Amino acid sequence: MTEKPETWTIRRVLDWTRGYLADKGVENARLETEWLLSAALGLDRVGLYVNFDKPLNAEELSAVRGLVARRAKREPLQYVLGTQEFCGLEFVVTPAVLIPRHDTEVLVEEALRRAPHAATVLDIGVGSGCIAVSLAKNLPDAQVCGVEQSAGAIALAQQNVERHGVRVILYEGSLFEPFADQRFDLIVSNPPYIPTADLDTLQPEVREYEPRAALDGGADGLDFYRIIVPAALEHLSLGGWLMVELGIGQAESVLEMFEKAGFTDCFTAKDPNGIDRVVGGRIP
Ligand SMILES: C[S@@+](CC[C@H](N)C(=O)[O-])C[C@H]1O[C@@H](n2cnc3c(N)ncnc32)[C@H](O)[C@@H]1O
Repeated sequence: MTEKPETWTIRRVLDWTRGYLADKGVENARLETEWLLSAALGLDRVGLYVNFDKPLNAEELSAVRGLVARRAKREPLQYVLGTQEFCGLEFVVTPAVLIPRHDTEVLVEEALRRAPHAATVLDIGVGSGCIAVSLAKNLPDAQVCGVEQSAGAIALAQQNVERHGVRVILYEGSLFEPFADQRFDLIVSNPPYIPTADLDTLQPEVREYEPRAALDGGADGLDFYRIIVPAALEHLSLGGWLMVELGIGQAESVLEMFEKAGFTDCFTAKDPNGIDRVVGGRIP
């Protein structure tokens, strides 16, 4: 009698994958397993549950294996799935760009709250385009520009601009370099702000997959603020706002830079975890 080959049902694949990813150090292995299987099989999560006992064919198993193998190497889930939600919009992401973080939504919220009539907006370090696109969606009459030094990021940001049907003009270049005589009502930036020595201590998903140029903020993490804060004075309209995202423990130093440069109405704003995440100020 020949033995029947083992059948891989959805339930069995879920159980096995959850254990495998947990062994590889993936947090939330259960939830992530469900997302990976959903993506590989083209089902939503309810679809997985109602098909628990369905056996997978060779093609389906191979699709699941491909995604699970990538995640097991600690490639971020968002790169494996190809998208990340930000401000209620879905952004395409690849290793060319930093994965948009929900903490960055505070920067968008503060910008829209404090500068709701901004007609000209600049996003420095546009990455996936998540900030620029979210602002353009909410300020449909504004002219929104984004600058980015990575050609790969610019190409992806352009894809996200088109995906969301907004008008954002993208410039490849460094910081204010493409904007010699231009002034804006609102300048925002989520610059790289991790101190160089901390980069090697980050979790593998960040350390090994996200672009270093999106993370490295120099010895104390503050290099970009030292350039952007004083330079913004030459690129803001009267009454214009500069708002920047920052890392844990950086608010005091960055606020001091704003005050020293002569900004008024300076403020800090916290993320949902109570961490000072944004500093801003305006030209008197
Ligand atoms: C922390 S990421 C932010 C990306 C995106 N804005 C977001 O919030 O998800 C910083 C971005 O700044 C870009 N960048 C680094 N140095 C730059 C420079 N000198 N000029 C323009 N962009 C720069 C990086 O390539 C990266 O895309």
